[in-house]
Parts: sequence; C-alpha cells; structure tokens
Amino acid sequence: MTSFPSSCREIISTYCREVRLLGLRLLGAISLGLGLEEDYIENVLGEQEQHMAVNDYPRCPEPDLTYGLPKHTDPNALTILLMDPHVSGLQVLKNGAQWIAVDSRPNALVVNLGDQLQALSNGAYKSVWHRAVVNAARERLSVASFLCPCNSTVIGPAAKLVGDGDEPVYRSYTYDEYYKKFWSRNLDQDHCLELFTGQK
Ligand SMILES: O=C(O)CCC(=O)C(=O)O
Ligand SMILES: [Fe+2]
Repeated sequence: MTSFPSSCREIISTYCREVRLLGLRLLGAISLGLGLEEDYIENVLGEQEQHMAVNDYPRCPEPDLTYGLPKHTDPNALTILLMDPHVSGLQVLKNGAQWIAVDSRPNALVVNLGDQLQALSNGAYKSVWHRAVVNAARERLSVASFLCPCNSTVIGPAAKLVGDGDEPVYRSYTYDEYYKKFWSRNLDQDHCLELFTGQK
C-alpha cells in the first residue's frame, strides 16, 4: 500500500474498514438467524483477519478453454465481493448442478458464505461453490474481501445447533489446520469440509 498514491491509500483503508463493519453486522444477523446470540460467531472467530484480493481477469481469445478462477468454495468465514460494474463473470452453482451467472449491479456487493460458516452452523448454511469465467471482449476486475478467523481459533459446530443425542456433522479443528489442508489440494476437488466430518 505504501507505493500507492496517498488519495488511493485513503480510499482503500476506508473501504477495508467499512467492509469489515458490514461483515460484522452480517455475522451478527447470521448468528441471530441461527437462533444464537448476536455476537456468537464474532466471538468464536476471535481476532479476525481480513484479506483482500484484487482479481484481474484479462481478455481471453478462447474463453471456453479456461476459467479466470476454477470452481471453489472460500475457506474463510464470509467474503464480500465488489464486482466490476461493467463486466460479469461470477457464477454460482445451484443445487449442485446448474451454474448461474451473478450479474453485476450498480452499487451492489455480493456476499459469499465460506466454509467456516458451514462448519459453525453444523451444515445449516452452505458455503457456495463459485467460479469466475473470462470473456474475449473485456478485461474484468473484482475485489474480494475475506473475513477470516484468526489462525489459532478452534472452529466447530455450535452446540446449540446439534440436536439432542446427535453427533455434530463436523469435528472441531483450528483454522490453521483447515487452511493448510485447503491449500494442499486443488481448488476444484471435493468440498474440503468433507475431510472434517465426524471423527475424520
Ligand atoms: O472474481 C470473482 O467474481 C470471484 C472471486 C473469488 O471467488 C475469490 O477471489 O475467491
Ligand atoms: Fe471465491
């Protein structure tokens, strides 16, 4: 950031701060929606990290032969995507079978639930499979802000969401363990959380 012009630095830090506040509000609403205390998820995630990726997808002469980003879920808790207002490219998988284009809309953000919310909610919320396609005519940009648990945080299904006498769908693990496993595999392999079910 230090090499950016100061006006740009200011805009980016304001954006990061605001996106974080929005993310925390959303986590509060998701907690309440699950019947948990409003600050439940925020407390579990601990001192959250925030990462930003600026994705630049150049024009591609043969877009049918490749992806900008292959199919994946996000390993973190919540992702807030600022989309290119002029060029679409994000697709989400519906019912495991159909890719749906998410067209960009002015002044709209896209929010993706990541793997950690699927685990914390004991599978009630699903982390969405998504991918980015490219096109021959226009370059595309997207800015992804990832809210991540801190590395040492222990993640596991909220006890309140596991039925009496039931086993939790996922075992507990540290985010560090999950993150390392996630990046040791190909993005488009089976859902990484499958490796954390039951006592596996
Ligand atoms: O470019 C997009 O629309 C998607 C980006 C994305 O999925 C990611 O950075 O994880
Ligand atoms: Fe993603």
